[in-house]
Amino acid sequence: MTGRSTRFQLWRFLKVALLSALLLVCVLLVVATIRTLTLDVNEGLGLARWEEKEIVPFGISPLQRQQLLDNFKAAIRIPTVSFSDTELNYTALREFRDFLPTVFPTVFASSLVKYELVANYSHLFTVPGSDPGLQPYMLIAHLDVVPASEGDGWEAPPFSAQEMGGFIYGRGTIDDKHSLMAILQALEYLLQKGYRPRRTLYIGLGHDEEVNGLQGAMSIVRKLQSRGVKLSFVLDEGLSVIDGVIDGLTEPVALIGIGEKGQATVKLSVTTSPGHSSMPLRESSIGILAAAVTRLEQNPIPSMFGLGPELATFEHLAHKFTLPLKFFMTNLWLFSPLIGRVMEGKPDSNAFVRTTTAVTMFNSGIKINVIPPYAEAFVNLRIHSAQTLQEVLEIIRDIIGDERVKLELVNGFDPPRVSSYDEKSFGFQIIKKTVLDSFPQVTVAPGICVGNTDSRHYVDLAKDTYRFTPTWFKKGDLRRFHGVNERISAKNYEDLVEFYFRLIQNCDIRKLPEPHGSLHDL
Ligand SMILES: CCCCCCCC/C=C\CCCCCCCC(=O)NCC(=O)O
Ligand SMILES: [Zn+2]
Ligand SMILES: [Zn+2]
Repeated sequence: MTGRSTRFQLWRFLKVALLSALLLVCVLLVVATIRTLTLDVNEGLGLARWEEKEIVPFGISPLQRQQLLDNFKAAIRIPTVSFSDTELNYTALREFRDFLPTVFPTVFASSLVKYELVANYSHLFTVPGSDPGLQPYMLIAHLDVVPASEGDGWEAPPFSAQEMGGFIYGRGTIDDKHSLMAILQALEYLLQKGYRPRRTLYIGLGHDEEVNGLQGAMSIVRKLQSRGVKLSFVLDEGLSVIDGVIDGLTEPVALIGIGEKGQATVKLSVTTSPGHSSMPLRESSIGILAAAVTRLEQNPIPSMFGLGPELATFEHLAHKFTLPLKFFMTNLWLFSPLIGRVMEGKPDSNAFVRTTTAVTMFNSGIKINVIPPYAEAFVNLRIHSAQTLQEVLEIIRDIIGDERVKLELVNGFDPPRVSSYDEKSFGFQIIKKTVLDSFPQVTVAPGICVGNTDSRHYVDLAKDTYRFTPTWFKKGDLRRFHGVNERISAKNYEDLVEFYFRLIQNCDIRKLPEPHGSLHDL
């Protein structure tokens, strides 16, 4: 073959390859554009025919409205702080125990409600349904809070429940006394109005969630297990309504947590020989450990975006994004690597993409002129749903890559099982319906809770566990979680009471409507 004909063949091959690539890009773009115009996974049960059921209207008087807020503020003023699993404010926990019957007299006096004190400070309520054939469900919340001190920059003292500009300020207003008080307030009103549930309802209020729920939630779970209770679903705190928080989403969305991340706390330590600071070795325990910690910070655990349920969040929200984001979000099959990279850019969204690594404590040194014989650091990791605790431990061992650094697992657990969110999923659809009954303007989507909740202790007791309160967050509000100026608007708290008032009634629907078929996929 001559050089000229080889060049000709090569040129022909390049032309065919180029044209094929161009054709492929055109086809991908056409498919992507059609999907952008048609995909809406949120249709479906909204269009279906729900079982006819009489609903007791919420209707409360101005006096009751005032009382509901007063009850909530009184709860915030009791400083039920958990400092560590051995250091809880027991005086406040006792005060809270005595306080509940004073504000919910009907709940505590009702012959319908069985009340039990669990592990001294946690509370379990059983409201038997009139139809024992319906599988029970459970609402849970916690009454302990993380520490707060006014000196950190609070605009009002953290245990004052001061109302300013329509907001009630205080530790526990969004985590988690709002849902605890709203659940009981809703039950109080329903009982006052003579409502008797069809489906058995359990309410569990833990006293040590902020330090892992080992006494409160776990004791409640053991009690129910010993009675052979099997739940349809559990609803706990977790995700919420976010409005203007995600770039490109102009409408509010309600994210219902279908799972949560796993967690590991790892202690790193380095031991060297002590000595006089005038004759130092080339490396100290502090230096070795600091280098290890720096390596962990500079080498984040690889992104797992698209391998866990976070993909479902965007599939449900895609059609609500403004262009051009809508185009990318509707076509995650093509653009998920790109979206993943963008999400890594901000701490709030990075938490959804990967197992996060936070160095939270570092201790070393004895005296200014003594070579430190020992240095230790604690690393708190929140594990992505598609990874396991064991995998994460191996990854960080590799990243540190220094045998002088000892790794010890202080505690940890795998990400709990992800709950169902399809059209046959009773809990998810009832929560979704109640959200839409209460806030018709929101879009509902499943999501992963980046923090941990008591609900993970319930996974063997319940078919599904969900994490959601209808707390309304605007841009910047997420920082108030465990942060300064935690607050909720008085209106939002009233909405919460009404939400649980509706939810308890919606749970009495016997069965879901037939699926309508929501996925208009191509
Ligand atoms: C795709 C980006 C979306 C960002 C939207 C995030 C919406 C998040 C709403 C609430 C998140 C906060 C969850 C916190 C639950 C806290 C429970 C807790 O404190 N547990 C203790 C612990 O985890 O240590
Ligand atoms: Zn909480
Ligand atoms: Zn918390």
